[in-house]
Amino acid sequence: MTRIAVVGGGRIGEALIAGLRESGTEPSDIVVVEAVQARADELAKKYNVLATGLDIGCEGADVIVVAVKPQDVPAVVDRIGDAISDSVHESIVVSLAAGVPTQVLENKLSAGSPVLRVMPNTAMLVGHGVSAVCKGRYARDEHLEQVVTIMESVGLVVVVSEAQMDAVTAISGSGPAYFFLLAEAMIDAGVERGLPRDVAVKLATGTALGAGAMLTGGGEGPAELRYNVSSPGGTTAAAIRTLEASGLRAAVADAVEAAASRSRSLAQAATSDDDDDENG
Ligand SMILES: NC(=O)C1=CN([C@@H]2O[C@H](COP(=O)(O)OP(=O)(O)OC[C@H]3O[C@@H](n4cnc5c(N)ncnc54)[C@H](OP(=O)(O)O)[C@@H]3O)[C@@H](O)[C@H]2O)C=CC1
Ligand SMILES: O=C(O)[C@@H]1CCC=N1
Repeated sequence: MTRIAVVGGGRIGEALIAGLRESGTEPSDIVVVEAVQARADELAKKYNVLATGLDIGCEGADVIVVAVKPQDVPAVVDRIGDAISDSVHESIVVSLAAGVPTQVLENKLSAGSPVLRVMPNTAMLVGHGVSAVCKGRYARDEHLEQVVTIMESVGLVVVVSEAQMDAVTAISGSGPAYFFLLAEAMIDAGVERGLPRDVAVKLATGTALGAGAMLTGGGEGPAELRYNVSSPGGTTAAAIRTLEASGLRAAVADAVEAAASRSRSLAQAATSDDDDDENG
């Protein structure tokens, strides 16, 4: 039994709680700490978990998950540090925040505190999350294993180095939104061609589900799967040629670079907040 405190009950905090509950984690093993009282009450009711203040929430927690906006991380971890500094119980602090280096958290906690970063995605909500995990300076293998086990209960997990986290964020952290945008565009295009919207929604989303299952089925890779859809001289080849001519690949590469670059700048913002705190 691992007691988990989720600090920040926003979109990703909720996705984690939902995924954990769905995978069988007992409600008594989850505590949510959320600044907005109405939201805290909503999560407590929806997932049958306890919503508390930060001090009580962190007390005795095995894993404290920081799920607040990157710019809020230094201040929140400062408070977590105060809350757990006198405890004999070791808590692992896990940050889900984009960009923020583990060192920013380590600097706010007692010397040698185990810190890890996880970059999850919202598909945890349906048990199909993808999470990348990396260790901070003081986290040991047993801490990594504990966090990997938690995240595996809500989806797929890869272990990466911290230097790879910006790229990970740009691919799988933000990635669901890219597929959602494509689905939206397909639905609108279907409606433009005269399909009723509900029919276009079923066609596009069902196709996404099938394509996802084929991609993750362990058989052929994406290019091979695409060749199999493309009959000689047929409709798919005509569509793919248009997508390529419109610069789809370059647009995806640029989008991923933009996301990774934003992640790097969030790191700078959090690090300068950290410096300000230390100097001020
Ligand atoms: N959304 C996503 O798909 C993903 C998000 N992340 C990361 O997760 C983090 C949260 O993102 P997201 O869920 O989208 O953001 P949200 O703004 O939806 O959630 C953050 C929540 O934390 C609350 N909060 C702020 N300060 C405190 C505090 N001191 N104590 C308790 N709660 C607090 C916020 O309240 P208020 O609004 O009043 O500030 C808000 O409800 C970010 O760092 C992001 O980079 C990582 C992977 C994917
Ligand atoms: O958009 C964001 O900044 C967060 C991080 C990855 C997904 N959502």
